[in-house]
Amino acid sequence: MTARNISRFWEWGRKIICVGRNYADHAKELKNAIPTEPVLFLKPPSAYVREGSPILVPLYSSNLHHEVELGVVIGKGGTAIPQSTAMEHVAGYALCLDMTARDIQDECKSKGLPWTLAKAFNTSCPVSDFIPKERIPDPGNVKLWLKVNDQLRQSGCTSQMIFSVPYLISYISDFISLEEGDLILTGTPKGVSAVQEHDELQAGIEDIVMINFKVERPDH
Ligand SMILES: O=C([O-])CC(=O)C(=O)O
Ligand SMILES: [Mg+2]
Repeated sequence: MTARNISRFWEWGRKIICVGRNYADHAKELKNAIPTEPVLFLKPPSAYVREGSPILVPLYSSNLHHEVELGVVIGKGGTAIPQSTAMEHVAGYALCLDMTARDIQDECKSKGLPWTLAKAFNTSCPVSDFIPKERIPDPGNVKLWLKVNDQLRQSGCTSQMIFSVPYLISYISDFISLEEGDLILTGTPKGVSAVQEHDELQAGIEDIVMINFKVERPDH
């Protein structure tokens, strides 16, 4: 068997596990309670989109939001991973957007229904190139930013996370075994807002990585 190249993790078809409400300022802006345990949801691998392809607004949504997030790429799988060894399971990072059909999510929330159509549609997970672990020595202290048409909308630091990267790896792996190539989206800081067709999104982790995506309407 040939060795797989972790730098193309998005091609492996592994799961994407997302953490919600992990920044108090974002939980507050959407009038949600500060969680006492991580809030988890999933995106399928078909949510991935890479630079060069557009983010597609779902036809059923009129309020598509951006959420810039630090992604953690798993290098070594495991179940019930202790917090003390959690970082040994990390291969690296990626800058990710958790694209969210906010109007659909609001409807799901009010009806007590799952967020699948709000969060897991095609192109709902734009990702950057893989960032090797060594380039981010402390994932609990890096700055994330996002601009729409050159205007700064989100600017936050992972030091504001309620639950740290090692805590999340340990917590998630108690319920869902982690596999090599899985991606964890660690939540978004405040500043989420709507994007429209033809908007240009630019986001980065300090000067470590930058991504550019265009928003389009699908023609079907
Ligand atoms: O939709 C939400 O507000 C939850 C979420 O994904 C986040 O906080 O990153
Ligand atoms: Mg999110």
